[in-house]
Amino acid sequence: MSQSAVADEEVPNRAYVTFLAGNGDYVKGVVGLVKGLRKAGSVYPLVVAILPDVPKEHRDILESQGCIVREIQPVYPPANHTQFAMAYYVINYSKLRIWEFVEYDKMVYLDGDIQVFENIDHLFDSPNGYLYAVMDCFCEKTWANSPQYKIGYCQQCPEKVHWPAKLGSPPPPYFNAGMFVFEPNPFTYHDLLQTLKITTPTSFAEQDFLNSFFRNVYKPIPPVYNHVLAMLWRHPENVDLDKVKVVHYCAAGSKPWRYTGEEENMQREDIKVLVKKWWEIYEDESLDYKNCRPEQGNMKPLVSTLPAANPLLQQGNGSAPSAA
Ligand SMILES: O=c1ccn([C@@H]2O[C@H](COP(=O)(O)OP(=O)(O)O[C@H]3O[C@H](CO)[C@H](O)[C@H](O)[C@H]3O)[C@@H](O)[C@H]2O)c(=O)[nH]1
Ligand SMILES: O[C@H]1[C@H](O)[C@@H](O)[C@H](O)[C@@H](O)[C@H]1O
Ligand SMILES: [Mn+2]
Repeated sequence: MSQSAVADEEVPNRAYVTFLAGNGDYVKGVVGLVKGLRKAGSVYPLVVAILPDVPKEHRDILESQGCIVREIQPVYPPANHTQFAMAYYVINYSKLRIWEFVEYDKMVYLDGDIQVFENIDHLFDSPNGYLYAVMDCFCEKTWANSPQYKIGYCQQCPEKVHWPAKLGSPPPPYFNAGMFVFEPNPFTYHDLLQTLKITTPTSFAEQDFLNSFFRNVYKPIPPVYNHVLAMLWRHPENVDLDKVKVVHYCAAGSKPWRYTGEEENMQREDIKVLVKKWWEIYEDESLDYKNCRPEQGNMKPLVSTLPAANPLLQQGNGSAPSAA
C-alpha cells in the first residue's frame, strides 16, 4: 500500500464549505474567502455548494481558484409560507444540503461575506456531537420585529436590559448562521429536511430553523470566530479587534465588494480598515491558486493525502496577520 493510501485512511476528511447562489457579485466574496483561507495557511479545501443558477463563468473562476464546486438543488420552505421569512433570506434554506456532504467527517461553514484573517483549522478538532457557532447580536434594525429588539434585550449584554420575568425565562443562546462547525450525516440531513416540511418559516429563515433544530447540541464559541460587524458599535466593550480571526461583513452596506461608505456606521475608521484588508487579500495575486507553491499544501483538493493535513501540526499558527 502506498504512503498516500495509508494517509487517506488515517486523516479525517475535513473541509470548509460555503454557499453560492445566483449570477450576482457574491462570487467575489467566495474568491476573497478562498484566498483568505490560503493566506491564513489553512490545510483544508473550500467546497462551494452552488445552486444551479450560478453561471458557468463563475464556476470556472471558483475552480481556477482551487475551490471544489458542488452543485446542490434549492430547498424551499413549505409552500405558501415564504412570506413569513424575509424574502432576501429564503434562498438560504438551500444551505441545509451541506449536511449531505457525507464524504467529509467534519466541515466549517462560512458565508461568502466572511473573511478569515487567522488560521482556524483547530476548530476541526472540537469534540464531535455538537454544533459550534458564535452568538448573534439582536441590536440591529434587522431584528426590529423581534421581542428581543423591542425590549432592548441582547444576549451579548444580558445584564444591561434584563429579560422581563413576565415573559418567562430568557430565550436560549441564539447563533448567527454565517459560520458554524458541523458534521455532515445522512440521518441528520434527512431529519433536517423532514422537520423543515412541518416548520413554519420565520424572519431569519434557515438561521432560525437551525437554531431551533440544534438547540440541544449548540455550543457557543468565542466571538472571534465570527465577528459580526455591528458588535463594533453595539458592544464595543466586548470586542478586541486584535484578537478577531474571522470577520463577517454582514452589517448593511459593509460587503467589501459593494462598499460605498454611505450607509450608517460605514464611515467608521475600523470599518474602513476591515474593508481595506478584505480588498488587499482579494487583489493579492500571490494568493491566486495558480501562483501558490505546491509545498504550501493548502487548499488542494487532494489535501487529505498530504502529511501537512494533520491538524495538530497546524495549531497555533501565530504567524497569520490579525484582523485589526
Ligand atoms: O444572492 C445571494 C445571496 C446570498 N448568497 C449566499 O448566502 C449567504 C448569506 O447571505 P448574506 O451573507 O448576504 O446574509 P447575512 O449575513 O446578512 O445573513 C445571515 O442570516 C441569514 C439568514 O438567512 C443566513 O443565516 C446567513 O448565513 C447569515 O449570515 C452569503 O454570504 C452567500 O454565501 C449568495 O450566494 N447569493
Ligand atoms: O443573520 C442576521 C444578519 O447577519 C443580519 O445582518 C444581522 O443584523 C443579524 O444579527 C443576523 O442575525
Ligand atoms: Mn453573511
